[in-house]
Amino acid sequence: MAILEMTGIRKSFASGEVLHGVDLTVEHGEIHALIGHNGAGKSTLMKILGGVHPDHEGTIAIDGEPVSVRTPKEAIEHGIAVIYQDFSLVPQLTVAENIALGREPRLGAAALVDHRELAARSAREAARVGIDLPMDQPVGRLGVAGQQLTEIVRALAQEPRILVMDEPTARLAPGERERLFAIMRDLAERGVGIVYISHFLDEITSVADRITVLRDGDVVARLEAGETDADGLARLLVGDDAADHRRAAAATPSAGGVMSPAAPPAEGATSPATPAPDGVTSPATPAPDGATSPATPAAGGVASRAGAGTPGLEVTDLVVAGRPPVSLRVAPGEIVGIAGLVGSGRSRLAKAIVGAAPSTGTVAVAGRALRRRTPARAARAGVLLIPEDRKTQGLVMTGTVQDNIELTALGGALTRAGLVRRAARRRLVADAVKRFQVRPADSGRIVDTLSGGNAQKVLLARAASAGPKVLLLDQPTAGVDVGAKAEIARQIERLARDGVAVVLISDDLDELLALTSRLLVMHTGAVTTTLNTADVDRPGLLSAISRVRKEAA
Ligand SMILES: Nc1ncnc2c1ncn2[C@@H]1O[C@H](COP(=O)(O)OP(=O)(O)OP(=O)(O)O)[C@@H](O)[C@H]1O
Repeated sequence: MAILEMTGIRKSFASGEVLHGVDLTVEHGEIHALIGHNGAGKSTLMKILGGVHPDHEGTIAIDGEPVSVRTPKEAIEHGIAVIYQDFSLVPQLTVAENIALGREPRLGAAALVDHRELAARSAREAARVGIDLPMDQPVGRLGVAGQQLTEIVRALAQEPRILVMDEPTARLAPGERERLFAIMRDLAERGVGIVYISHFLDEITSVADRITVLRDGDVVARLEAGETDADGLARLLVGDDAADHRRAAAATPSAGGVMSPAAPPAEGATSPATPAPDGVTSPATPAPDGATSPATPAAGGVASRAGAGTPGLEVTDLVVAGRPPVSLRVAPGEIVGIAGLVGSGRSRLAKAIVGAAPSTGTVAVAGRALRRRTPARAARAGVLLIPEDRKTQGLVMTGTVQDNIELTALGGALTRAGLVRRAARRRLVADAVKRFQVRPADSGRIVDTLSGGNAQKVLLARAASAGPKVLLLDQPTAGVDVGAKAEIARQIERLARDGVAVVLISDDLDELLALTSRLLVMHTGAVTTTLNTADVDRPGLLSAISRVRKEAA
């Protein structure tokens, strides 16, 4: 008998019906992937299971028994734990207290809640599943990945029978993802039914037992994981187009030639790279391994060309949080990637460049130094950061799509007197919505009612429309579906072709290899390796990232 049966689920918002009678069955001990494009209805279906949307039609049965799940409390009582895409943590409370929050109702019988005991139990819980977290730190001080891991431990601490994970890996680095899969397999072996939502189709085919595919609120396929591969899934998701994009992206040589006329392929791109003893290939570029080594352009190929003119972005001796100084030059039209583990300081470096985190050192844009750096001044100088955490740092969630895009995009839509041209403004927003495939393509939609992936696209559309000189992108495709991901990659290339200097922080190694000309690898706030992308492959990059981990151990 199935552990979970959702039958005939329908749900409407003011804008109309978004689930049109969905059935979902999960067996005991099964990892069941739920996939679909951005806005297909995955999160809404899981919020119904978590008791967040009581006003739905259809039934939910656990072990064959119909149950009422009309509040989050009822969901917990039935043994359902949901890890939502957008976190539900209390930033001021410590990691341990946040983990304990989920368990407090169970301890209600005790007259007093012993917080020290709760904290100790949280630490034991995290240790049991092998997740390392700073238990005493306020959760608000953790990066997005740390918060994601806290959510995961909190859900596991409830010892659920049914565990839902809505894009748990979108914000995790490769090592953490593997750890999470091991936890999921272990739980499944113990009979827990797991619903797993992800846009990483390769992950789905390796980790899931069965797959349900949603498209625009309808189930369009149910299959065993072995029945198809990632390309087959992409076709099911959004039709053949997306699969074609994906194949095109995969076929793109990672030789730096994809990016821009300003930085054509490295001369050495086709010559066989000599693998260094640890698997990192860097013949043309002896990777400066000292923690303090500046990440200036490496010799040869793309890098030397990039080093020729005035750099779009020049960061000199930037010291962030007492770590070794970082220096970096990015030419107009160049895309430089930053790889590293969670907590390696990538996001902080990007924030420091625009003045959103304290630092010393200098930042120059197109040859002009940015004085007294603040995000607003940086934006005026043409440096935009798209942060990792779209909800708290990027978007005005209560504003419309149009409001958000206009926040920085108005430059091109002003009359000489500085007045906003109505028609130009509408065109600019409509164009951005179309280019980035925001669904629904309605610029009057309040951003808070968009699905997560679509909110991410609004953020990118906004930055692209602002005509930046330098764009710092922190995990730009996290949570974005496969079709839109390929489109975003194309837009990044297009921006580079238009002369924007781009810094791309990503956990997606394929994305880094396909789009960048150079790669910096960071560890605990320092740049430890610089590579010409042309000289490195996926295993090589992975090893460069994990090598620093071993060195640190
Ligand atoms: N609170 C809300 N008010 C109005 N519409 C909503 C609300 N929440 C979701 N929707 C709409 O419901 C549809 C399904 O959204 P949902 O978040 O379930 O998609 P999803 O498949 O999880 O997408 P993603 O992969 O981007 O997270 C979308 O059209 C979305 O705009």
